[in-house]
Amino acid sequence: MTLLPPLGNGLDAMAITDHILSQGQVQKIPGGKLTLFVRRAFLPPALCAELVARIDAVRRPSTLADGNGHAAYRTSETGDLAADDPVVQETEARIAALTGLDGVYGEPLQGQRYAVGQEFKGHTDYFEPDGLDFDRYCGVAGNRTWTVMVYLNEPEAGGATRFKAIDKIIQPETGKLVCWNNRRPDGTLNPATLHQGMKVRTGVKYVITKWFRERPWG
Ligand SMILES: O=C(O)CCC(=O)C(=O)O
Ligand SMILES: [Fe+2]
Repeated sequence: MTLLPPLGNGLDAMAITDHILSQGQVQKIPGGKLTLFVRRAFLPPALCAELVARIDAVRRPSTLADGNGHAAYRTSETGDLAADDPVVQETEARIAALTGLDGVYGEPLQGQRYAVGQEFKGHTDYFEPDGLDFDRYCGVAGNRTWTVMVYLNEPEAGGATRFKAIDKIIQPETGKLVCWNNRRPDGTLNPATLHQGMKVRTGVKYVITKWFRERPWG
């Protein structure tokens, strides 16, 4: 892994795309509608297990609306991971090194746990600019730019992530990273990033998610 300085907030999409592709072992998902990458075995299994334990320690039902009216859409449990935890810092450093996205623009690393029957219905990760509460969620740091997600385990059945617009289904695998630009190359919000976390059928599913913003988070 090459350690290069962070490149920014992701609005310069080509800089981030070039950086990710320069890291090797990354697959760019074909199709012009959105910029989506997969990197298998990104996190080692031991680090994934440490993160699972952290998620279990902080998780709570994610029943609150998140600004896009997602209340009933997300039935998993969720929780922010502690930024001063060395395991979290190691994970953040690896994400920065792979993507070139600067942690200054990142929301706190978040964990999700899905039990059998739980899901995250179709949604985009960016906030609708004309939506209720847009200012509350985006007033300080701006809207989301890139999403980085890592599966921490493999449920026995179900739990894939589906991108409907490009007819792509990504199966959970321990340590597999998925990341995408929530915008088109010109910076406008991209509805083709619509995706869902499909229902877990057997077992349990753990993921971490890191969202980046236009302006510094904290
Ligand atoms: O769990 C998944 O597969 C998708 C999660 C997701 O879309 C999100 O947390 O925004
Ligand atoms: Fe999402």
